[in-house]
Amino acid sequence: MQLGQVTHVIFDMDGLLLDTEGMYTVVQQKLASKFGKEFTWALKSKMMGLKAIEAARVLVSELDLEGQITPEQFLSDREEALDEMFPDAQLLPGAERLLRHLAACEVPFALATSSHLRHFNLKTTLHGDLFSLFDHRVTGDQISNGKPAPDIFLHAASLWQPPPAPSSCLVFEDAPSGVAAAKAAGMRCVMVPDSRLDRALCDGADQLLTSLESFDPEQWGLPPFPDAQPQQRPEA
Ligand SMILES: O=P(O)(O)OC[C@@H](O)CO
Ligand SMILES: [Mg+2]
Repeated sequence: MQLGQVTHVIFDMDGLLLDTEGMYTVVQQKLASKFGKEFTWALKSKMMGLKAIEAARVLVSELDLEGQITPEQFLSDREEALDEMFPDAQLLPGAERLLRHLAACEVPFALATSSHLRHFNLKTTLHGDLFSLFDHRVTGDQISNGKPAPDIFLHAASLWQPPPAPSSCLVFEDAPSGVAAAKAAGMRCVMVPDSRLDRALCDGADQLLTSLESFDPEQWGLPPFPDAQPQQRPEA
């Protein structure tokens, strides 16, 4: 089934290409429990994809921690543990195959992550070669309004010459805030959420996949994987 015709692709990073969301969860669970609070998936869903300070504000407010810790202190308290974990970040299934395929077919693709540059560098420690394939990499510190604002995706698209129309861009995202940002930018969006994310938060995207491994580029007018079976014609 044809879903669209795109020419440019923009990837989110955390939870989409790299298995780093679990690292945030472990560290935040620990910090929340110090205050006798529980770090739930409902709270995580509201924080995922946001710039660090925005996510910290959500946590402090949702856990009623005002007066006990500031968002800035929360970020500083979690930093050492994250810095230790990020350099071990692994790729999620299907990420490398898709990125290398797009590169081989000369499909333009860029990165748009809410992570700031220092975290981006730590998280990609083991994957420098793969992440050098992107035409450009936009990190959260380069834009003022984070997801769910459309700015990061619009900025990523504006760096191509000539810039593609938003409707020709396909965004891959794992977070509800990221899907909202892509749609606000007027782009098409494939969501690949964690299986624990509430399905009610997954209905904004144009396509919902359980893994990048099940992405079929042909459905979006992109070159097929070399080992793809020819698309079946509907029976007459
Ligand atoms: O935009 P991404 O790459 O998901 O980064 C968000 C992450 O820093 C926290 O969820
Ligand atoms: Mg993400």
